[in-house]
This record gives sequence, structure tokens and C-alpha cells, in this order.
Amino acid sequence: MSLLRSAPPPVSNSVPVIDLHPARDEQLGYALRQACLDTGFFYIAHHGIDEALIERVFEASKAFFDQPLERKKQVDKAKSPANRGYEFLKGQTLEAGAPPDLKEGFYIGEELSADDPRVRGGEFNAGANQWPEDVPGFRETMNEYFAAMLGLSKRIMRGLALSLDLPEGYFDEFCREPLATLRLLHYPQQPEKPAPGEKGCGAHTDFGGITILLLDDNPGLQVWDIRSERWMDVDPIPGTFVVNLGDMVARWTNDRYRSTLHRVVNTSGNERYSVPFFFSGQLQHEVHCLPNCLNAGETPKYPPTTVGDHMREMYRRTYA
Ligand SMILES: O=C(O)CCC(=O)C(=O)O
Ligand SMILES: [Fe+2]
Repeated sequence: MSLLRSAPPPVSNSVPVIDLHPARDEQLGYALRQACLDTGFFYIAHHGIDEALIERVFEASKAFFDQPLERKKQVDKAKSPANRGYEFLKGQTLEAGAPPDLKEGFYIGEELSADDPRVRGGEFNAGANQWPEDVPGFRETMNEYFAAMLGLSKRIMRGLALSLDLPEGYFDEFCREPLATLRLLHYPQQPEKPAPGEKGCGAHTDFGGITILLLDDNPGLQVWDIRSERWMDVDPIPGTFVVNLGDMVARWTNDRYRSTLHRVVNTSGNERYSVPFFFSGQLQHEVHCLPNCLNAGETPKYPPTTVGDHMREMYRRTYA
């Protein structure tokens, strides 16, 4: 019988660090399974992404946000049919009923030319990026980092397949021509007297497949621990990324692997920068419950959906 049907979730109060260079694939699959059955959040170490590139990403991000608002407005996301560019402070409300998020952002996607079938077909978020003119090296750095994140995401998706007792390439179709979004975030300090519920980033789950999150030195990320029913700090660990599972994984696994609630409260006393990379998957891909994630007599909690339908709906809700 599959472990996924029989094993109780392991108990832990913290988020594990998973080494991406284990001796064998099975070891990686096993480590991922433990982490995913638990909080659905884990750090990855020895991920192979160049530290110098990561430094350049932070430098370019800071240089962008340091500009006067007038400059940032030149690349306003509202001008882009593909949702690329600058998002104002308080531009999104990730937690329904809470005040808008105390963050400003910049969205980057895969650079697609006007004659790409995805752009011609009006596919969600397909198109060109908007680039700031006055931040040296911004475009090159972000494109390089985007490509590196795509590669890393595909690798993690393969590990995820193994962790679910599936062939390594099970999610390859989901990973083909995926929607993916790189988001630069800048959080001002949490105000001394915030409005009720006001914070950097409201409680939410991520919408797609997996998220690879690059953190600066500041704490602020909190993850909901369903066992203790408390917010748990997930603080930065140098040399790692934080990875978390999105809604597609919860749907595939009928919540065996959860898309866990998380939020940001920037009480660090500093301005905080982070860089999530959302690997959402191929928009036409239909996501339904995996057969080995259902006990006899159990029914799927979620109806089948496509990546595209779910993404569109979540953008609609959080940008209302
Ligand atoms: O800034 C962070 O640490 C988390 C950001 C996040 O959860 C998101 O953008 O979805
Ligand atoms: Fe998130």
C-alpha cells in the first residue's frame, strides 16, 4: 500500500532544510515527502544558484524601489496587458477582509514576442515585460535569475513526483511552457499603529504549483501551523531558499500535501526585501486528484480545474 495512504503525518514544529544534493533520488523524494506531509514549507540548500547572481538581484531590486515614485510609475503594471511591471504600495489585498498589503512590487514574466502563439491567443499573463530604463543591469539580471528559477522549479517538481510515488517525469507536461512569475517585493516597516489587520502581506495560500522564495536578512514571514494552531516564524537562513507548495499541489493530493497559509508582518525594524518566484504551470493543464491520494470511499475535496482558470480567479479576487 502506498505510504501516502497509510502514513500519519510526521510531527514537527519547524520547517526542515532539504539538501538538493543527496546521494540518491529516493533520498530527496523521501525528504520532500516528510516536509510536504508536514507544513508544506521547506528550505532548500545546495541549490546550485550562484550567490553572486542572488546579490545582483537584491541590488537591482533595491535600486528600482529606491527611485522616486514618478519613475516607478513609468512602468506601472496597469499599462501591461500581461500584468508586468510596478505594483503600488497597497496595490493588492491577499487576505479577504483585511486592509491592503503594505508592500510594493515589481512583476516579471517570461519574455514572449508578439508572434508567440500564447500572446496571439491572448493567454493569461502572456506578453512582454516592462523594464525600468534607469536601473543599470536590471533587465539582464532579472532574465538570468528567471531562467535559473525555471530550471530549479522543474527540478523540484521532479522531486515532488518521486515523493508521491510517481514516475520522476510525471509533472513534465505541467512544466511545459509554464506560466511563471518573478516578483520583487519591498516592505516598509510595519507602522507603529497599524490599522486593524494591517500588515506586509495578508494571510494567503499561493495559487500555482510551487513557490521559490528568496529572503533578505529580515524576519517577517509567518506560516500557519495547523497542529499548534499558531503562526510560526520562518526566518531567513543564509544560502537557502524557502519553498512552499501552492494550490495545485493541494488539489492533486487532496490536501495530503497542503497549500499552507502564510503572511508577512515586518516588525524587523528595517525595510524588508524578498523575491518570490511563482511556478504556476501550463495554463491548459487540468489538475485533478491523484489516484494514490484517495482512500477507498474518499471523495476529492476539489473539483478538477485548469491552471489557467484557477490563476485567473485568484487574480480577480486579490485585485478586486
Ligand atoms: O515576502 C515574503 O516573505 C512572502 C511573500 C509571499 O508570500 C507572496 O508573495 O506570495
Ligand atoms: Fe505567498
